[in-house]
Amino acid sequence: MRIAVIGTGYVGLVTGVALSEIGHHVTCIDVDPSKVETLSNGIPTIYEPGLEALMKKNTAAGRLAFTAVHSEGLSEAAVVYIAVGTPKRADGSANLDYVESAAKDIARNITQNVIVVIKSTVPVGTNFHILNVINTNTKPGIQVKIASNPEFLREGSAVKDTFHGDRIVIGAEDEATADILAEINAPFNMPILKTDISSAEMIKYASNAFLATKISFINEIANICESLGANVEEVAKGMGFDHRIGPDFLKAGIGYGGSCFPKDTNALVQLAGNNHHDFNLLKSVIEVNNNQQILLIDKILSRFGSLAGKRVAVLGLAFKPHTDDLRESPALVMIPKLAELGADIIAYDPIAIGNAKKQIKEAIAYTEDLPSALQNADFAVIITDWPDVKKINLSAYNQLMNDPIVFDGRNCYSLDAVKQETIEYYSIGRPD
Ligand SMILES: NC(=O)C1=CN([C@@H]2O[C@H](COP(=O)(O)OP(=O)(O)OC[C@H]3O[C@@H](n4cnc5c(N)ncnc54)[C@H](O)[C@@H]3O)[C@@H](O)[C@H]2O)C=CC1
Ligand SMILES: O=C(O)[C@H]1O[C@H](OP(=O)(O)OP(=O)(O)OC[C@H]2O[C@@H](n3ccc(=O)[nH]c3=O)[C@H](O)[C@@H]2O)[C@H](O)[C@@H](O)[C@@H]1O
Repeated sequence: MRIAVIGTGYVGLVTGVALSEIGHHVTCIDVDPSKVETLSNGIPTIYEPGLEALMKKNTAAGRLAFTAVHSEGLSEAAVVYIAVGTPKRADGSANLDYVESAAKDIARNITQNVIVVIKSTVPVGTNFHILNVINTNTKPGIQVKIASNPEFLREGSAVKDTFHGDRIVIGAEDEATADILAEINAPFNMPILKTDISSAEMIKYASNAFLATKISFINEIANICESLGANVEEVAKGMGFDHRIGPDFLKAGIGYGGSCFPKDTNALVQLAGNNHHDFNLLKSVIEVNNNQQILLIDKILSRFGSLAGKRVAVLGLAFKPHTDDLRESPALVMIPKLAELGADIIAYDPIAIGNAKKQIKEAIAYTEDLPSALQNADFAVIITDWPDVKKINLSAYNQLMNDPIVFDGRNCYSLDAVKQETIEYYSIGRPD
C-alpha cells in the first residue's frame, strides 16, 4: 500500500518507519524543511531506541522517503495519516489548528480518492469536522473517507510499543474502510478493535485519563503512607497482585509529565464540560498531579530553611527516561522554583540537555556527566529515573557531594541499600 504520513514528530515518524518496515511504501511529510533534510540524511530528529536502524534500513530499501512538499508526498497515496500535534490551549482544550491545516494541505493537493486516518489525539467529533474541512476544500469528484486510529505508544519505547502493543483501534464509518486499515495493520499481529469513529476517539482520551488516574491515586496513597509510616512500594505491590487492579502504573513519584497525560486530561475535562458534565474525578487527578510536581520543594525547604547559595544537583530533565522530551516535565516546575529560592543549579541529563536549553530560561549549568553534577553539591534532587542514576554506586553521593543529602522523586533506591550508606535520603511515600 502507498501511504503518506503528515507530521514527523514522535508519532508520525515512528508510524511511518514502522509501516515501511512491514512492507508499505511510505512518504513522511513535514512542514519543517530542516527536519526533512535531517531525516533524509538518515538521522532521526527525535531520540527513540531502535528507530535509527529501522529508518536507515527502510530508506535504503526504497520503502521510506521524506519530503516537505505536500503535493509530492501525497501524489500516489491511497491512505494518508495525520499525525500532527494537538497541544493544549490556554483554556485546557485541544488546539486543532495543526490538524485543520494538515486537512487543508490534503484537500488542496490530492488528485485521487483517499482514506484519511487521524492518528493525532483529537476530541470526539473531530474526525467528522476534519472530513468536512477536506470536502469543502478539495476538488469536486474526489472521494475522501475518514478513519480514527488513535496511537498508544509511549515515548522512550515507541518502536517496541508499535510492534508489540496491546491493541490497534480502528474507528470507521463503513466496513470497507475499516477492512482496508485492518489489512494495512495485519502484519503487526495485534488484536484489532473495529468500532465507530466517536468511540475510537473516546478510547484514546479515556485510556490516558485512566492511566493518569492510577498515577495520581498511588501518589495520594504515597502521601498518606508518609504521614502514617507505611511504605507505598509495599502497598502498590500488595495491590498489584489483584489482577483486577494489576501492578502497572502504580509507581509513586514526582507526578506524571509528558506531552500527553497533562494535555489529554485537561482536554477531556474541557470536552466533558462542553457537554454539561462536570468531570470532578479527573479534575482532582490533575490537581493531585500539580501538587505532586512541587512536593519535594516543601521537603527541601523544611530540611534547609533557606536555599540561598546552596549548590543543587538536579538529576534528570526529561519527563521520563529514554527520551529527550521535556514537555510538561516536573523539571520545568522544579528548576524555576529552586532558582527562585536562590539555589545554584547544575542539571544532569544524558540526552535531553539540547531540548532543555530551549525551554529553561533560568541561568543554570548543565552536564552529561553524572559524577560532575554531584561534585561539591549540597544536595541532589532526582527527577528522572535514568538507568545510570538508578545504578549509581550509592557511595558516590558520599564521596562527591559536600553533604550526601538526596531527595529522590522517583524512588530509585531500595531503603535497604540506602541504609548501608551514610546518606540522608528522602523519597516518596516511604519512611525517610
Ligand atoms: N508523543 C507521544 O508519545 C504521543 C502522541 N500522541 C498524539 O499524537 C499527536 C502528535 O504528537 P507528537 O508526535 O508528539 O507531535 P510533535 O509535535 O512531536 O510532531 C508534530 C509534527 O507535525 C509537523 N506538522 C505540523 N503541521 C503540519 C502540516 N500541516 N504538514 C506537515 N507537518 C506538519 C510539525 O512540524 C512536527 O514535526 C498528538 O495529537 C499527540 O497527542 C499520541 C500517542 C503518543
Ligand atoms: O498519548 C500519549 O502520548 C501516550 O501517553 C503515555 O505515554 P508517555 O507519556 O510517553 O509515557 P508514560 O510511560 O505513560 O509516562 C508518563 C508519565 O507518567 C509517569 N509515571 C508513569 C507510570 C507510573 O507508574 N508512575 C509515573 O509517575 C512517568 O514518569 C511519566 O512522567 C501513555 O502511556 C501512552 O499509552 C500514550 O500513547
